[in-house]
Amino acid sequence: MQSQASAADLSAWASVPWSPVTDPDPDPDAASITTGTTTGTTADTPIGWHKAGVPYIPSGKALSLQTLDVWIPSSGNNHNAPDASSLPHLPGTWIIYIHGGAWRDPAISASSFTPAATNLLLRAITTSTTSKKIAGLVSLNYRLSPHPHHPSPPNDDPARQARHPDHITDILTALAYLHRLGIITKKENWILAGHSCGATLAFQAVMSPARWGLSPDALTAAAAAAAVVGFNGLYDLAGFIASPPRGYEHLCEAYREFVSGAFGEEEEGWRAVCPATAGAGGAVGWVGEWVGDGDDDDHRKRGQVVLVQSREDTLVPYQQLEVMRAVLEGEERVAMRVMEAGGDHDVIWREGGGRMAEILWEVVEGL
Ligand SMILES: N[C@@H](CC(=O)c1ccccc1NC=O)C(=O)O
Repeated sequence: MQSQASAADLSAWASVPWSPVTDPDPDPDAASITTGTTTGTTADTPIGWHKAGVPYIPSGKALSLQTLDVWIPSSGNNHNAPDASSLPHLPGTWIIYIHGGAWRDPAISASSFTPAATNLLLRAITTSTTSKKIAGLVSLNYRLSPHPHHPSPPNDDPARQARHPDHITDILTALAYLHRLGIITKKENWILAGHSCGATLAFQAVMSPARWGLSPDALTAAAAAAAVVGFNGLYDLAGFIASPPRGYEHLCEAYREFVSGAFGEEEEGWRAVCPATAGAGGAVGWVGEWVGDGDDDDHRKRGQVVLVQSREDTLVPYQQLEVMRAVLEGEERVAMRVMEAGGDHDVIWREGGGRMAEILWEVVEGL
């Protein structure tokens, strides 16, 4: 399946060893893990394996942020790390995650998925074999735009000079790399999730790359995730900046600053890139780019969208979800669900990642 991977792809993969992941909150009574029937984990038994910072542009050409993190559940009672060159082989669904941070925050990275990933690994190894399986998890770094208030690490880092479409280019480049490695193989075996601007990027990643002037075969078969899950996502930036909802007016200038930093000053450009406004005249042209235009009512041919937004989010108003929901409602090729979450903007990934993991688990089970 990884026949398309080049020697350089495989050597980039093997350049990072697998390190053990253990349960941060082990069960004191548990003796050992037997996959499929486990009731608890011990402190020293790996629940999975993690590669941190795999360069997804091989041959030493990746910038510091052109890397990804991978986690795989441990199989059986094996305490030995897989060889660095060994590729994931478990069947099941891959969850690919895109972090937020307004396209520019150097303090938020792929590793922000660690709490949710750890929670998902635990679920994967302690749940009965009859349920749908998680094959593994990936969290993507991508180049950022400069941040005027975060000079450290240095703003002159070449990985922090990105301008649209660089962020999307990196996401698509990473997905193509995972495709060549045989990790994401077909629509049914992966879902794409993102938080905040990562949710914007997740939807942009299923649209035609031609929208951003990128070559359409940059992605090919990897283009179609079975589901896109947006957590506290940004879907209509122009709408927010033109008329922020009550209670969020004070954020207008901050939004204008990071939106201009990522996409330039033109409001028209902001509309063209946002998933709630990227269709002409309200029609969502990109749904066809994602799932195809056939009027086939086969459920599996529809794209699944899950929108999650906390009403207690002080940075992103619930209205962003409502605008996106209104645009996708009545779109027959999309099966949409809205799910609840609480807490402020970053709580969903920061505090244990429990709710994020629960939602992603449920989405995978429902595929
Ligand atoms: N910490 C961010 C702010 C941020 O992430 C943000 C602010 C308002 C609305 C959405 C945000 N993040 C989305 O990815 C920054 O440094 O700009």
